[in-house]
Amino acid sequence: MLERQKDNDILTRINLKVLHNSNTCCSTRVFPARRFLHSLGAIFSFISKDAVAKVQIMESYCGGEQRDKYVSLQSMVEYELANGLVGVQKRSGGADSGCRTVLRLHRALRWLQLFLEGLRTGREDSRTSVICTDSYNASLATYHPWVVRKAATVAFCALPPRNAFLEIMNVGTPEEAVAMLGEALPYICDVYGITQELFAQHKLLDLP
Ligand SMILES: CCCCCCCCCCCCC/C=C/[C@@H](O)[C@H](COP(=O)(O)O)NC(=O)CCCCCCCCCCCCCCC
Repeated sequence: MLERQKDNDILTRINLKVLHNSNTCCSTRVFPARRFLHSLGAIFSFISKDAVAKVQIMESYCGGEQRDKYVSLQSMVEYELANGLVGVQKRSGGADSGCRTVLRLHRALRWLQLFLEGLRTGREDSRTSVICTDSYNASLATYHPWVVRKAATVAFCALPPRNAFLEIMNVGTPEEAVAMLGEALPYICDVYGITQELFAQHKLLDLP
C-alpha cells in the first residue's frame, strides 16, 4: 500500500514533468490519445482539440518563466493560490490558471477511468457507445452545456463494438488489452484520487 502511494506521488509529478520536458506543441508525444482519437474518425477531432488546447496551456506553464513552480500539482496549487492566480479567467482578460485547466483534465480522467473499467469488465458483445455514454453521464456530462452533451452523445454512437475497439487500442488481442487495462486502471484511480484530495483540500473543485 505504501509502495503504491509512493508510485502515485511520483506519478503526479511525472504528469507535469512530461509536459515540462516537451517543447513540441500539440505533439502526439504529449497527447498520444490524439492519434488514437483521430483513428476513430473526424467526429472525434473536436474532442481531442479541446484536450490538446488544455495540454498546451499546461505545457506553456511547465516551460515558462515560473517553470520551477510547476514541477508538481502540489507546488502548482501552492504557487497559484499564494499569488491570487486562481479564479482569473481568459474571458475576463487573464490567462486560464493551471488549477482550472488541470481540473478540466482531472474531470476527463474520471470519465476515462469509468469508461476503461466498463470496457474491461464488459461482455464481449457489449456496445462501446453504451459504456461510453454511461461513463460520460456519470462524470463529465455534469459540467457540460446541453449542446456539448448532445454532440458528445451523437459522436459516441460512431464508436466501434467493444472487441474491435480493444483491437484498435493496438496492444494485442482483446484479451491482452483487457489484461493491460487491469494493470493500468489502479494507477489511473490513484492519480485521480490524489488530485481529488488535493483540490478538495484547497476548495478548488468548482473553479469557473
Ligand atoms: C474513446 C472515445 C473518446 C470519447 C471522449 C469522451 C470525452 C467527452 C468529451 C466531450 C466533449 C469535449 C468538448 C469540449 C468541452 C469543453 O467545453 C470542456 C470545458 O472546457 P472550458 O471550461 O475550458 O470551456 N472541456 C472539458 O471538459 C475537457 C474535456 C477533455 C476531453 C478529453 C478526452 C480525452 C479522450 C482520451 C481518449 C483516450 C481513449 C483511450 C482508450 C484506450
